[in-house]
Amino acid sequence: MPQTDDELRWFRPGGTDEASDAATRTWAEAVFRGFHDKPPVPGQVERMARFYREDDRELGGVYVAGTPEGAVDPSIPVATFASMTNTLNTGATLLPTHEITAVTVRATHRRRGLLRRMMTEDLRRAADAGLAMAALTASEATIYGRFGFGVAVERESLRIDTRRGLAFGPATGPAPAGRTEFIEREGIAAVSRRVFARWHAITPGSIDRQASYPGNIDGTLHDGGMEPDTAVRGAAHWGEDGEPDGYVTWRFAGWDTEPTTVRVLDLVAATDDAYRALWELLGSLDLVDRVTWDHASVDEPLRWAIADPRSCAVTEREDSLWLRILDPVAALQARPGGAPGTVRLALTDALDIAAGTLEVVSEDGRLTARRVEDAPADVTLPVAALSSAYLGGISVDTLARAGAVTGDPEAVQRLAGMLATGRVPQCLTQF
Ligand SMILES: CC(=O)SCCNC(=O)CCNC(=O)[C@H](O)C(C)(C)COP(=O)(O)OP(=O)(O)OC[C@H]1O[C@@H](n2cnc3c(N)ncnc32)[C@H](O)[C@@H]1OP(=O)(O)O
Repeated sequence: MPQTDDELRWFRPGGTDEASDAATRTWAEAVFRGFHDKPPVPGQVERMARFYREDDRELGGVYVAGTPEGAVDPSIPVATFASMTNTLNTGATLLPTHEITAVTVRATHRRRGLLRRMMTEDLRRAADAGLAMAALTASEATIYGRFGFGVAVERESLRIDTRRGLAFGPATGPAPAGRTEFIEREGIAAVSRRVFARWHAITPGSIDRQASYPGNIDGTLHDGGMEPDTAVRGAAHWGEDGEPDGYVTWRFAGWDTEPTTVRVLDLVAATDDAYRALWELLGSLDLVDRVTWDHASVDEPLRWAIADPRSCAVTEREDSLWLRILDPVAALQARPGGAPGTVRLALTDALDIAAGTLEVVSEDGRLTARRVEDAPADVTLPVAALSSAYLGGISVDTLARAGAVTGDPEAVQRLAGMLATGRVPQCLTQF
């Protein structure tokens, strides 16, 4: 267990664009160590802190006293945590969501409850502030279930054989409207902000992007140093109205890689024409035999568009977005309803933030929920299971077959229908 003189402090990133304050600098130093990065170079912490101020992040650090002389400076925290608020597209609205990131615990202080202490305090504070949902993207899938998080969006890695180009099948109709052009690396950020905003507004499961994001996908923040990766290339698609509606950025893997490979860094298409046009471009890159992409939807339209679906192989399937319901009434009412029906849910929560019995009604495409006291429930599920089912990407029926949801089988089926949605959720944001 933590020593009694371990102190958990919450603060905002301070300083100016030119010079960060000591607390932000030592906190950043700890995060760089936690993720095995090189120490920050001059200017790097200031740039990071500028983005963090734009995100309005709150930082948390655990500080220990009484370290022996010669050990790491005690002003560098042994554990870190950060949070910010961005919107989640629920399929019905853009729901302000508490995002958790930058979780590290120094190896000498692991498994003493520091993560549990930071997480418990942070989730409680977010719930008290009125946020209905928390979210994260995880380094390991075994850490966060115990805190009530469930996988709500998955992603796939694709390996596409483009040796003979990428022929589109007869079912895909006329050539996509609009035009596709290469863009300069320096122009990617502006296009990506505009296109991502359009895509985010129409895509269930999408989380809005933090301020640094364009720099992650245009090579500016490559490897964390101050020098950009100028090998990053990009192209955009403009619709017939002259507005950009899609873009892709990529990096050539080098002539030593066989077969010759292009790795897609980011691909966002707000229209179906942009989507097909960008894949046509990727399939037509000369001297490239393979295209890979790690952030495809588990329901990617590409394999239904191309003449040879076997040329598009899934090489990995992994969790993408984890959700954690904080306020079940507000969260459920912020998402669409599926099939009509009424179910009483007993929601369990080891952290006692969201627990209780709820009556949920689906009617006319909307969900309403209210707390009911001392009423028998039809279905019992932990908050992690309801969080997994929240966006409609994972079915309550599947969770019941896995043993994560229990209750009257007919009510489980009804609830599965009430929470089913039309579109498989996708998240193109890592944070
Ligand atoms: C959202 C993000 O930022 S993702 C990035 C997460 N960070 C990293 O992966 C960096 C490297 N890892 C670390 O810094 C640490 O090992 C952490 C943050 C994962 C865990 O921190 P700790 O302080 O050791 O965790 P803590 O002692 O509070 O453990 C809490 C519980 O989680 C469990 N746990 C912690 N880490 C893991 C793990 N990697 N796998 C499985 N269980 C874990 C503990 O056993 C404990 O379980 P219990 O309460 O049921 O007994």
